[in-house]
Amino acid sequence: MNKPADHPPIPPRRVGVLLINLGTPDAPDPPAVRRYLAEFLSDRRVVEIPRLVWQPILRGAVLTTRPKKSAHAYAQVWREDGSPLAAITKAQAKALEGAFGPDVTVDYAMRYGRPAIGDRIQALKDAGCERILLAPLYPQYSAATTATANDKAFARLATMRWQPAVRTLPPYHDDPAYIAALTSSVEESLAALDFTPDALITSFHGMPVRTLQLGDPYHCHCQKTARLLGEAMGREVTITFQSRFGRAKWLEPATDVVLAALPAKGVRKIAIVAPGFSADCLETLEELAIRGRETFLAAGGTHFAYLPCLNDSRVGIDLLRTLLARELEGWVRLS
Ligand SMILES: C=CC1=C(C)c2cc3[nH]c(cc4nc(cc5[nH]c(cc1n2)c(C)c5CCC(=O)O)C(CCC(=O)O)=C4C)c(C)c3C=C
Ligand SMILES: [Fe+2]
Ligand SMILES: [Fe+2]
Repeated sequence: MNKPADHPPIPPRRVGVLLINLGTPDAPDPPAVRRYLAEFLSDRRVVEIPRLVWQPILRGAVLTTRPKKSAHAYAQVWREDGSPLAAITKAQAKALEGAFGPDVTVDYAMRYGRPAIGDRIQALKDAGCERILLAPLYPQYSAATTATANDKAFARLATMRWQPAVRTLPPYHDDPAYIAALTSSVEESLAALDFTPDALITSFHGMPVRTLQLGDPYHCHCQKTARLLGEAMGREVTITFQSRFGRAKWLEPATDVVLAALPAKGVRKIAIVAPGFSADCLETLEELAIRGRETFLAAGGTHFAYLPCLNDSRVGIDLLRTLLARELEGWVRLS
């Protein structure tokens, strides 16, 4: 019998890592935003209202008014290289290329809009990837983000006779590596300010309260992230939820309501960070850094700082490398 050492080495199997984020319009104009919103808001994981009731509202009131308003907001944060969310996600994938050795390709896709998840899974398969790690970049799990990204990927896999093997990145809301990355990023941003904030606000994207009642862990995940960040920093952090959409009751306290109320309580200097977003986007750069600032200053606040997301910063990329390397165990040999 041959000793194991006599066997030829197992040929490396090509592995793909697909970073996935929410998606964004192709341009900051009303037609592009309308196409994007039509796809996004038709997702039944996002708007959980019966199709027959919701579609007429979406096609009527929502898609006739919101694209213009949202396009105006997008125009304020659009960069030379496109939408911040797309540009930063692309930069994250680029920064991770080669991080797991020569047999691992890192790519990115968007749940809505482009590059489409199905197209990039096909491209990875065509490039010879027999194993794919799907990585929805949401620290806190919700059906409206993590699950729908995975659904979309599995829908494409469902069309394949010869599927690649697939793993998915779990939520990492309480992962010590994530909390440490957030802590160091926030502390570094605070150290660069020319004032000392009276309060540190952590603003998470909101969700309808009903999703919490139905068992979505999102709210609990956000609470835990904020608590762990506060403990790691040894200071109080105030948790708020932003971006309310529609008529249903959303998670509270609402970020805009808190920002408007703080100065009357003597809190005139604040820093705000959005730990639930792995990349800066419309919701952080326009809603928090522009409109949030206006709300706070108009209410009597004197100092406002928006602290950036982890993005493709050194700390942000180190975090992604740590989280992804763990999931690649057994697929690639990482020393
Ligand atoms: C980070 C987690 C997110 C959760 C949870 C989430 C839930 C959620 N969002 C909407 C409606 C909208 N969200 C919009 C933009 C948007 N949302 C997220 C992330 C989460 N959403 C991101 C990263 C972005 C930014 C996209 C970008 O291009 O930069 C928008 C579009 C913008 C607008 O018109 O205001 C809508 C609409 C719902 C209904 C929902 C939960 C059910
Ligand atoms: Fe959203
Ligand atoms: Fe918003």
